[in-house]
Amino acid sequence: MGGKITEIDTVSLDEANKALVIIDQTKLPGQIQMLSLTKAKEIWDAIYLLQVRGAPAIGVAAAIGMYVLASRYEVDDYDAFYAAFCRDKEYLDSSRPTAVNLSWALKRMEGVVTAHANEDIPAIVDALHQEAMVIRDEDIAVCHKIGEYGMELLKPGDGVLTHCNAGKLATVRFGTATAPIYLAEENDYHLHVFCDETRPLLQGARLTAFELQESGVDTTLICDNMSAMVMKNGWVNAVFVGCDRVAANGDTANKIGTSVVAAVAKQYNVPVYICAPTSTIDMATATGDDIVIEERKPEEIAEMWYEKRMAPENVKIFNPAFDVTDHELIAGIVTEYGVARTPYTESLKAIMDNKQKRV
Ligand SMILES: CSC[C@@H](O)[C@@H](O)C(=O)COP(=O)(O)O
Repeated sequence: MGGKITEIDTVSLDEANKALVIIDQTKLPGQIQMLSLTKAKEIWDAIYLLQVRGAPAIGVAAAIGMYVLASRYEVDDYDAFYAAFCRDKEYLDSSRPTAVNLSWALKRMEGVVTAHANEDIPAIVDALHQEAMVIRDEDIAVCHKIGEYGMELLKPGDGVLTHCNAGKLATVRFGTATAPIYLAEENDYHLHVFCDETRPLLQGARLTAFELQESGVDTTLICDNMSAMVMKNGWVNAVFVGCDRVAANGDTANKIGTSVVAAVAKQYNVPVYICAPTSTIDMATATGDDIVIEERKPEEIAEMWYEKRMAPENVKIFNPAFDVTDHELIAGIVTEYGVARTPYTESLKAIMDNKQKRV
């Protein structure tokens, strides 16, 4: 399939065929290929293999995926429906541990099933369809709001550095860390964005540089070990990154290497902003020490990108997919309800309490 990535939703529902549709992100930037998924194993694999990735996109994919699966259950009674639902929910939840949006979306979908327990199966399936679409639409609206609050932290002509991909490919449409950039560009800010390539899976090079360049943003790709140099040169006014889970004290898990960027940014007095939909804030996790960090296959480091192995056979390899940035290194957490500032224990609680009141 051709076309522009910025014109296609990263995650969507094919209503006619009741299928979860995603852009296969492992094929980017070379090929824009859509996948149509209807089976639990296909959806699990798509999340695990990063065909769909980025915390918010994973959440939306899981919500639509659960509707797609539930619409195919061949059962007549509620107990059998609920048992099948719980089995698939647990299965999808096991695909990736760090991004809280996965379990958040799955819990929301389960809440719909239990709330409609007295209704017939088609009515429950309808309610699941509705909730999945609400979760998708919320993602679009929330990212736009993050863009509005984030843009206020930028000035025309600023240099911005980002790590991994918290762009439109990590959400349905605008991205989190890229939403302020896209909005600023609409307002003629003429920013300059540095994208860390983001080893080992190169989300910064393959995805962020691709989508920003396609959108006409002035973009420069750098290797991960170059961020200190561009900051020391004074080319970066702010770091904007996404997140996979924010603990109650503001400690933030994001793609491996984010904490290195934050430590370097402190050295050069560059503010680090975490763009976080409230669906990524986990008040049940007290600090970053309590966040489970996904460890992935050694082959991603040793074998993924060249025909031949890039490391000695049998060398020990450590491949954590995320790291935790200490809240002390974070200048602000940009949510759809405004920017939380230190002390985060108080500001995040106020934002989450306020959200609860609005529901
Ligand atoms: C808005 S997406 C935020 C994060 O999910 C993103 O920065 C990131 O770390 C993604 O990691 P990935 O392993 O590619 O899913």
